[in-house]
Amino acid sequence: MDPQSIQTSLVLILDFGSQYTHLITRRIRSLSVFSLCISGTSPLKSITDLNPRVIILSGGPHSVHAPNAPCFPDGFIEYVESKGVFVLGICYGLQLIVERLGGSVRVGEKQEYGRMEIEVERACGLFGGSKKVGDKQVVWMSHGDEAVKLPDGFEVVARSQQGTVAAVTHSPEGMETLRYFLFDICGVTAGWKMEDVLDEEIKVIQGKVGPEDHVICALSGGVDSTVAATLVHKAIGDRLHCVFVDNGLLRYKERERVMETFERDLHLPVTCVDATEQFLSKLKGVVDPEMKRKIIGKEFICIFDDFAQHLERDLGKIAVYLVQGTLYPDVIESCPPPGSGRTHSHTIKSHHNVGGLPKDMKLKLIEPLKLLFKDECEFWVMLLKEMPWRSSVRSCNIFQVDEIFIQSIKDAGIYDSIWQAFAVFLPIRSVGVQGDQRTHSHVVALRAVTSQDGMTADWYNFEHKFLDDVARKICNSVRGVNRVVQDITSKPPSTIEWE
Ligand SMILES: Nc1ncnc2c1ncn2[C@@H]1O[C@H](COP(=O)(O)OP(=O)(O)OP(=O)(O)O)[C@@H](O)[C@H]1O
Repeated sequence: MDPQSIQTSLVLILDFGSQYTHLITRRIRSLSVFSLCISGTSPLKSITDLNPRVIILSGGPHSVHAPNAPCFPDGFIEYVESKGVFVLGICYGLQLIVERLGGSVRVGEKQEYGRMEIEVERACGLFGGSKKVGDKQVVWMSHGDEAVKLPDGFEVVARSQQGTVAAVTHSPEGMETLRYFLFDICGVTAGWKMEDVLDEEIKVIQGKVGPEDHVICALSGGVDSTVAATLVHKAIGDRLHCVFVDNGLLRYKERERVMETFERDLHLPVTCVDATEQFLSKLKGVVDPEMKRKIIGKEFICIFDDFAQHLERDLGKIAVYLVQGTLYPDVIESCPPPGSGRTHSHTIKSHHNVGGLPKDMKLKLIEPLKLLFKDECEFWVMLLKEMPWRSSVRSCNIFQVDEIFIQSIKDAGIYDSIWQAFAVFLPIRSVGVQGDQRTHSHVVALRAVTSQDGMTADWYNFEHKFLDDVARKICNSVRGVNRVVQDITSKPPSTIEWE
């Protein structure tokens, strides 16, 4: 993937720290247009060397008025003007343009998070002729500042409900907006393919792993680590050793099911390590979710280190690398990893496989999906013919409740319409009445979402009868539960998982 060869259509994203910056990069790639993302404060030369046709200034958690608010480099405006580079500003990016070109931005009276509507004020190319004045468009928002005065020469094309100027503030996750912008306004040409990335990745792995090196794969039974294992196996064959860890936090009968599926369909030897005691004893009494993630990350690595020692001691095989099914959202939401060069984004949660990794890890990481979003990974499932299964509803734990919930989803024939579903144990008790007796039992929450890539998600709107049946089944068959609630928040403002 050589940026120089596709320069004419390169779309460059300047990252100011938004959790969605890489989603935009991803969306553009899915339009068969090559896009790259670099830090918003990169020197001008890094931008001009790439000679982009389009530059998108991302959103970010800062306010343009904050001390040390990140900004594009000096000479940026002159460069884009002189070269005729098309520029789109999103949220912070838009506010930066407004502020730097003589308009004004202030803290909005109300903040806007999640699904909102904007109203078109001027039909323009961004709507591709599909919208007229007064029409509405659903957008995803996550911001607090608003542009109150535009610089000379700028016009408002749409406004959000709170009155925020939404020239291009509305999130361009909407494929249509991006498509119109890139193809109709900027005249970009398509021609880049995901298939090429898969072949390149196999070559990268072959070049990285020495001829005598062995590799351990952390295989969870989920789609991502299975794709990663399959890919690495294609690259290095039987020098790959897969390990599935029972950490005591799995779903009801998950260990048996996962091992059976691996054996039946994956055709790769998988070792199951029972580490229930090790994990549960370390997690006992820990409440803070960040702390839990770090403990889980550390314990996983201890187990893989032990397994590496076993390979060396008992089989004379030296394991140098650890494969994980890390996806880009895990990276984006974790602490910016060392060496990533990302400095502006805030930690949403430290995923155990990224921000939760111990600093003194001996095994080096191979993460073939690290720059991919969920739907890109699923696209690879179709390309990797030996992959046994397509995407499935994934989950957390709390065993029996979770089992009833997921089985009910399957029975209702809606399993494939849901992106992720699980039950959440809430650490509170509430009063109830069961069999004429007062109870003081636990509350469980049901979470089910639809999503394309995990970066934004909407809650799944079950039929009332379904919810009624599931709640009844759970309370009747799971001891200690007397209340069932459903999580009906989108992402943002919440996340998909609870911790
Ligand atoms: N029980 C496990 N045994 C071995 N490795 C695991 C296990 N759970 C997680 N991992 C490793 O950590 C990575 C991230 O874990 P996460 O909890 O996000 O997995 P998941 O979403 O359930 O599964 P996947 O990432 O495989 O789709 C996995 O891709 C895998 O490499």
